[in-house]
Formats: sequence, C-alpha cells, structure tokens
Amino acid sequence: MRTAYTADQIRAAEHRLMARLPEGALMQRAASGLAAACATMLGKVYGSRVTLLVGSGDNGGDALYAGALLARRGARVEAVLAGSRTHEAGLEAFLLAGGRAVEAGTGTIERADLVVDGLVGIGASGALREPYRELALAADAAAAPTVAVDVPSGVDASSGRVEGAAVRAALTVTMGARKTGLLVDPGAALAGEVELVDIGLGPYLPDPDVVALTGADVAALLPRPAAESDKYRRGVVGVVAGSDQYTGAAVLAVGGALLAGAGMVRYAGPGEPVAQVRSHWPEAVITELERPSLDGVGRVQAWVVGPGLGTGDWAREMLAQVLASDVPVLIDADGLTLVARERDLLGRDAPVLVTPHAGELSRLTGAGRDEIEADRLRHARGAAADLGVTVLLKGSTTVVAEPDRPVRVNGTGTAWLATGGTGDVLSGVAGALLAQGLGCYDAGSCAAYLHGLAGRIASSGAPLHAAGVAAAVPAAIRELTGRELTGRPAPR
Ligand SMILES: NC(=O)C1=CN([C@@H]2O[C@H](COP(=O)(O)OP(=O)(O)OC[C@H]3O[C@@H](n4cnc5c(N)ncnc54)[C@H](O)[C@@H]3O)[C@@H](O)[C@H]2O)[C@@H](O)CC1
Ligand SMILES: [K+]
Repeated sequence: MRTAYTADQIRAAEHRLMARLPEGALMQRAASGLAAACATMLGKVYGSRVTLLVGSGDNGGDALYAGALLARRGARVEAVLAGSRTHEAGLEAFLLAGGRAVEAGTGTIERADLVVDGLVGIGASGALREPYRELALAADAAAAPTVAVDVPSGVDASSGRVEGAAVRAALTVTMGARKTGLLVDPGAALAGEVELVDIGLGPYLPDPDVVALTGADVAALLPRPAAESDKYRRGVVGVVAGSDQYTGAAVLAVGGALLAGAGMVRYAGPGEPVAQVRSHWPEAVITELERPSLDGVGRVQAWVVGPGLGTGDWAREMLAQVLASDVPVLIDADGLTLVARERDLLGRDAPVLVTPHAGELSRLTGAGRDEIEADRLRHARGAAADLGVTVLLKGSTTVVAEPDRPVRVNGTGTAWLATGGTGDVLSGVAGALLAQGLGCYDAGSCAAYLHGLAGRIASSGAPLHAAGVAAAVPAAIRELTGRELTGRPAPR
C-alpha cells in the first residue's frame, strides 16, 4: 500500500522528529537523497550542467545542499535565487562547493542538462507568484528534464490542485513521505516518477490521508475460487442496464461482470438489449421483462443498475426495486441521474457504491463540474459523507471515498480509457467483486485498479474500445496473481 499525507500532517511529524535530532540533520538527509536521484538521472555527473531554481524557503535549501553535493562531484551547478531571501546555510555550502549564483535571463535554464525545482514545497500557498511563475514556465520550455524537490512547484501538496502555472517534472524526489498531491490529478500528472527519500519520518506519521493500492494489495484482496466453489457460491451479479435505445451498455456491463469472475450473471431488461446480451453472452441468465419488475428474476448477491437504463418511469421503477433489495447495489450513469432527482431512493440499510464521473457527481451534489475536476478528493469525500454511500469518482485518477476511511486513489488507467462504454465495463467489474463478497470500498478500489490495468493491456499505447477492455480483464487478473487462478500454487 502506498500512503500519502497532507502538508499539515507532514509538518507535525517533522516537528516531532526534528526535536530529537541536531539542527539541519533532516535537510542533510533530504539533500543527499535528492543529489543521488539527480546523479542517477544525469548518468555522468562530472562536467554536466545543473541549474537550480531556488525559492526563499527550505525547499530551496534542499536544492542548494544537493547542488553543493553535485558540484563536489564535478558538475557545473548554477543557482537562480528567485526569492526575496535565500536559505543562508544552504547558499554558503553551495558557494563553498563551487556552485555559482546567476540571473534568470542568462540562458542557464536553456543550457542545463538537468533543472532542479526548489522553488516551493509544502510551504506554498496559492498560485505561483512572479518570478517563480516565469521560472516554472521556462523550465517547462527547456529541453532538459526537471527534478522537483518534494512536490512540483505550483502543485498543492495536500490536494493535487493546480492554480495557474506549475512545474512539470520528470521525477519528483519527495522527502519523508509521499504528499497527497503527488497521487491525485492534476498534480499527479505533473509529478512524473515519484521517488521517496527516507528521512526517518515513519514512526511519527499519523494515519494516511490517502492510499494507493499496489498490484500485490489487489492480488491479496481478489476473491479466488476454491476447490469446493460452485457458481452460486462464487457470486451472482444482477445487471439492470440498457434500454431499447441503448443496448450496448447492457452488453458491456454484463461482459465486465462475467470476465471479472462472477459465478453467474443474471440480466433483466426489455426486448432489444435482451437480444443483444443473449447474442454476446450466452453464459448470462436472462429474463426478458414485459413490465418493470424484478419478480421472477432470481436471487443475486449484488446488483449493478443504471448504465444505458434511461431516466423515464420504467427506469425509475427498476431502480427503486433494485434498491429495495437487501444486497449491495452499484449505481452508475442513468441510475445516478435518477438518484440526483430523488435522493430518498438512497435510504436503505444495505451498502451502496456510486460510480459517477465528474459530470454525474455534479448532478448529484450541485457542485460545478470544473470545480470537481480541480479538487477531486474534496468533492468525492464530501459526497460520500453527504449521501452516506461509497463514492468512486471516475477520471484520470479514480478516487474511492467512504466516510471515515482514507481515500483510495488509483492511477493505473490510461488516457485512452476516456472513450464511450468503458464506464459500463467498470460497473460490471465492480459488481462482480461486490457479488463475490468484497465491501464497496475494496470492490470499488480493486475494480478501478483492474479496469485501469485492463485498459493498458487493451491499449498498448494505441486507441482501445470498451469491449476490448472487458476482454482484457482476465489478463489483468492474471498479471496480478501470476497463474495461480485456482487457489492452488502456480505450476512450475
Ligand atoms: N522541515 C524540515 O525539517 C524539512 C523540510 N524540508 C523541505 O522544506 C520544505 C518546506 O519548507 P518551507 O516550510 O520553508 O516552505 P517552502 O520552501 O515550501 O516555501 C515557503 C516559501 O515560499 C514562499 N511562497 C509560498 N507560496 C508561494 C507562492 N505561491 N509563490 C511564491 N512564493 C511562495 C513563502 O513566502 C516562503 O518564503 C519541504 O517542502 C521540503 O522540501 C526537507 O528538507 C525535509 C526536512
Ligand atoms: K518544488
């Protein structure tokens, strides 16, 4: 599990650790980790050109001490001192090691082999001010890669928000613990690779603000069929999706559920989608409905409701019946539009997982779509608390929020997944995990991981289509679990 913390959490931990160490010890640890990461990136340090962008705080101090270490190894290191003041001891060490302070306009950024962004770290507030803003833009325009110290300047360490200009890093060397803003877009997209330097903060850290599951975490959570499993015990998913107008959503949601390991998928819908589901998935157990009713559809362990369902009376009645059941329910797409109109539908005891994108969450909560995109964490948390449900907010980083638990973030996806129908597949995958007994929090976060990985497999750097993502789900599971698909050790 990768953990991340807000700036306040980091500061509090640093204070407690610093009280036990000699003055400046933490910064030395941070700087030597930073210098080592820069050296690796440069390949050959001797004779290379490194330009430091140095702000007025300790973030600049880290950069200066690291610059001193690189200068001692023979790099030509120049520092642009951008603040109204500069970390004094750091500057002294830097100059003593042979580093040079230069003006911004001297072409130093353009000539560099590596740019080190030490403008601001966890002490930043608001959009980058001049001259920091201009320096961030110059670093972005330069040919050399940028290594960000602690966080890319311009990215809010606690949320991943970006107001105005920000540094785009190839690598972020973060001190003591990951910051939340490095795992959540738009910040995560600007951080590049993230390398963590251990400065001894571990014992002083509180519970994390956000966490990201690793492949091993997901593999450990994924249900596996046991020798005595049968289709009923493995989990039966009910899918209420699609309409005479939108048939594809039904096919994709059923496919996602089947390929994510459900023991059985029951599909209930009107004539058109029934014909489509039947021809694509002969495995599904289908009930063709004459009227909106679940009578006679049979027992399931979890429902998926909403993709392509429409928002008329039929859809509303189906949603109400699904929610009247006593099993976990995943609500997506049109189901969310209906719930936005009629919040009382959510009043039930059994768990609910909602899977909106920013536009659907906007309908649910009334917050603007752009506002949600800019601060995904806050809005997902707020909606989970307000609605009393688990919220999986889709997007370039998917976030899964449940009251009183750290938000789980997922970055396995690819931008190629932003295409029609992939959300329907995700709802099926998550529904299969719910039916197999995972709670909403685990089912949502494991489904997001698998779906992202399946997207990468389906894409391989080229366009993908939603059915291809569903087809790649078994390969994603195989990649996580090795070949150990039966619950027995993998054959050698
Ligand atoms: N506290 C510690 O012991 C350690 C701190 N470390 C480093 O110290 C950093 C935090 O240092 P500071 O608390 O001094 O804060 P920062 O260096 O992050 O930034 C504070 C300075 O930036 C200016 N500033 C804030 N927002 C700005 C904006 N939008 N535009 C332009 N200027 C802005 C402030 O006026 C202030 O002078 C960490 O990110 C990390 O890099 C590390 O060395 C590890 C140890
Ligand atoms: K920085």
